[in-house]
Order: sequence, then structure tokens, then C-alpha cells
Amino acid sequence: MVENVVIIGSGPAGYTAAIYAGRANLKPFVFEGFQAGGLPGGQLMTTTEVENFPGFPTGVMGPALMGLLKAQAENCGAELHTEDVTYVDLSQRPFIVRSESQEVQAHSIIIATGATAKRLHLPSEAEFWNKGISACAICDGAIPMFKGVELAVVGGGDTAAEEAIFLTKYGSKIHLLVRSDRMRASKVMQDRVLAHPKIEVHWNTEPLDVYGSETIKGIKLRNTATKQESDLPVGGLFYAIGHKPNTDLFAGQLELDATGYIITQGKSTKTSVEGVYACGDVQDHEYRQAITAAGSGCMAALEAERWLSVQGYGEEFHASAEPPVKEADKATEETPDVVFTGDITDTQTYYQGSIALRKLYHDTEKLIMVKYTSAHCGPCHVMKPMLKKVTDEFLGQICVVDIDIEVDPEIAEAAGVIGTPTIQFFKRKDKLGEMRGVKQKSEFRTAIAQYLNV
Ligand SMILES: Cc1cc2nc3c(=O)[nH]c(=O)nc-3n(C[C@H](O)[C@H](O)[C@H](O)COP(=O)(O)OP(=O)(O)OC[C@H]3O[C@@H](n4cnc5c(N)ncnc54)[C@H](O)[C@@H]3O)c2cc1C
Repeated sequence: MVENVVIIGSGPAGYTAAIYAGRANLKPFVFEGFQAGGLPGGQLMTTTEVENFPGFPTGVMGPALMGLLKAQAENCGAELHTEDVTYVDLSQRPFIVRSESQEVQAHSIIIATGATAKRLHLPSEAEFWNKGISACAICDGAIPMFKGVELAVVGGGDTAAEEAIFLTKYGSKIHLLVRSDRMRASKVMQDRVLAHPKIEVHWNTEPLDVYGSETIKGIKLRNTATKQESDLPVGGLFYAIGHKPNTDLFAGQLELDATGYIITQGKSTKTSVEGVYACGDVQDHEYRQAITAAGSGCMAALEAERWLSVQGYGEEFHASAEPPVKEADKATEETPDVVFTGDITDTQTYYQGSIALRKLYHDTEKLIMVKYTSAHCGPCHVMKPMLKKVTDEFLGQICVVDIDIEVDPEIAEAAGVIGTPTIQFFKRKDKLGEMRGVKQKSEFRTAIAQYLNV
């Protein structure tokens, strides 16, 4: 079967294109992505309050907004697959789009792969990645290791300014490392940074490397004007140095500009290959906003629909009168997380908080799976429903304890948690293993099955 339209990416651009293509009865096939170019849900999964998306007069949390867009896309008939695309062939028709698990043929393609935060590639970066270095202050700032210590943010744009201000909630002092003698951030953000009593701006400053033992203890710096080197003891370093468009898949197949952004024609979302459209940040280095991404996602879907119709493609799929119950809803409806207020025994599967964890840790013979998450962590929002589907397969066999690291920072610190999400497994007071970050369902399933038999 040849799909009418395959959409690659699930940020505001991808989901909006899916909503429009779904409403046009095209049954869009969406590769939401998984790890290759950010998270399913895109960049807004890594932020907190979004105050400028129309329709939310008092703001909306980034992950919540993306949850709404996803639900709307599904309700409009989009078919969502939480996988990365690993290969495309735009030289033949129908086009070929491949992920690890499947190959799809498509009459048209909408590219909405967005952009990814850049790294500095410091000599010791790999050693300390997620052990004090992070590319998302909003996601990781609340981690116990960053509380009450001096932290550094590198960058001079709006993101760096936003992240430095955000981190003042947690760090004792924030050092903002700016490469030149001025910031690129908007005037209003610069004013906020410069007026903040907890932020010190280091002009003409670049990091050369980081050092530490288990976790980062400081940064070696160089003054870009005088070349003088210095040392800045900090407990965390946050990158905010811009983004790279996620276009490696299309290199040599589509026209890209010198920095890798997809070139679209005039006011349209048409690319250099007929039937292939690009929307959102992957083709926009100027506005880079959720609403502009969503707007261009709408344009891409409308343009694809018209093109399919002119070509005589575009098989229509009509939704049934009764909307199907969505998988995501099922997962949360079937087994609601249980919050214990009374006596804690190990007869249930889901628990929350440090009191439950302590009691189970001492009393139960069952496998305990502890989920350390935080409300601000986009990857945690991605992981939660996926993991829930897996743990529902083991009802009654394991005890799953949810720890919000902002509510229970002491227990997270005692457990050595240095990033969210983190999963730890315990049995009879022994720690059996740990998993960090979002993983495939199969990896979670294998780990649980393995530890159950220990
Ligand atoms: C910290 C932060 C805060 C922000 N705050 C705001 C704000 O307040 N207001 C605002 O308007 N904008 C904000 N932005 C900008 C906004 O998030 C982006 O402009 C917007 O998300 C771009 O949407 P997009 O759909 O083009 O791409 P993204 O959101 O970047 O989404 C890209 C999608 O493509 C997927 N993908 C990538 N590669 C592949 C692949 N190989 N296969 C399959 N899928 C793939 C990814 O998984 C992801 O789902 C913020 C950005 C950041 C980083």
C-alpha cells in the first residue's frame, strides 16, 4: 500500500500538518521520532511555560501543549508511530521512508524534523554528559546535584538568557559565559539577565574543557580577547548555543542552504523535489516559534493535499461515527496510578512518594521499580505512558514507585540520581540496576523480566 502522505516529525509543525491532513481524510502516516532529532513532541517537550501560543491566556506548559496537539492529530485520524526515520529515497516514486522496524511508500512527504541543540564537543564532554553537563536547563535544573551550587550557562542568545534566569531558582549563583562582548538575546531578556542579582555575565569567555571526578567540578575557561586561561569551579554546565537543523537524512536529495536548513520556494513549503514539503524550524532560521512552525505545518498539509488531488492520488479514508478509543487514553484509563494514603502493603502495583518507597524497600520481597521524574522534564512525559504500558503487563508482580524529584529531593539525592528520567530496580534491599533516559518499550520489558528472576 502506498501512503497518501508521510509526515516526519512531531513538533508543532508535524502535529499541525497531521491535524490538517487527517481532517482532509488523507490518513497521514506520522513518524513522530524517538531519539534522532529530539523527542517525540519536539523542542517544547524541553520547556516549562509557553506564554505566547495563541489560545492560552494564562500560558500552558510545553509538554501539556504538545499532548493536546498529539491528541488532536490522533482524533483527526493521523496514524502515529513513535520511531525515528533512518532513510528516505526521494529519487523514485512512490518515495521510500524507512525506520528501524518498517519501510513505507508514500506519494508525498512532509518534513517537520525541526532542529537539535548544538554541543561544544569539549575534550571531556562525553565523560561528564548527564553528570553535570546538560543541554536543557529547564529539563534538568531541578536535579538535586544542581541545588545550592554555582552553575554556568554558555551562550548569548534568548535561550541562554532564559535558562540562566530559570536556574536562579536552584543554583546559588549563575555564571553566564558569553563568547563575545555582547549578547544576541532580545533587549528585554538582556535587561533581565543583567539586572538579576544571582547572575554574573562573563564577557569574551569560552569554555575549553570541564573537569571533575564522578560529576563535574569546574570549567577551564579562556578569555577570547586576551587568551588568558582561568578556572571556574561550578557544579553544572548548561549548553544554550543554538540549534542544528535535522536534515542529515535529506543531504544530497533536497536543496539545503549553507547551514543545512531546507530551502523552500517563495511563500510556500515546497522543496526542490515535487511532492515533498518542509515546515517548521527545519526550514526556518528566522522566526523559530511554535506558532510559526504550526502555521507552516498547516500550509504544508494544504499544499500536499492539493498536489495529491491534482496528481489523482489521495485515497480518502473516512472516519467511523464512533471515534476509536485511543491507545494513549487506554493506557491511563485502564490502570490509574494509585496514591496511597493509608497503610502501605505490596498488594498493589503503583505507588507514589518517598514514604511508600521506604516502606516497600524494607518490607517487600517483590521487585521494586523506582521512577525518578520531574514535572518540568519533557523526556519524563514521553516515557510515562510508554512505560505504563509495559508495567501494566506485570501487574501484581512488581511495585512501581513514582518519585517526583522536586517533591522528594532528599531521596533522589540519596539514590544518586543525576538526571531525569532515571529508573532504578531494587529487590530485597539490593540495587539490581539503573536505566537513564527514554528507552524503547522492549528495553524496559527485558529489564523487568530479567530482574524479576533474580
Ligand atoms: C527551551 C525552549 C523553549 C522554547 N520556548 C518557546 C516558546 O515559549 N514559544 C514559542 O513559540 N517557541 C518556543 N520555542 C521554540 C519552539 O519550540 C520551536 O520553534 C518549535 O518547537 C519548532 O517546531 P517544529 O515542529 O518545527 O520542530 P521541533 O519542535 O524541533 O520538532 C521536531 C520533531 O522532529 C522529530 N524528528 C527529528 N528527526 C527525526 C527523524 N529522523 N525521524 C523522525 N522524527 C524526527 C523530533 O523527534 C521532533 O518530534 C522554544 C524552544 C526551546 C528549545
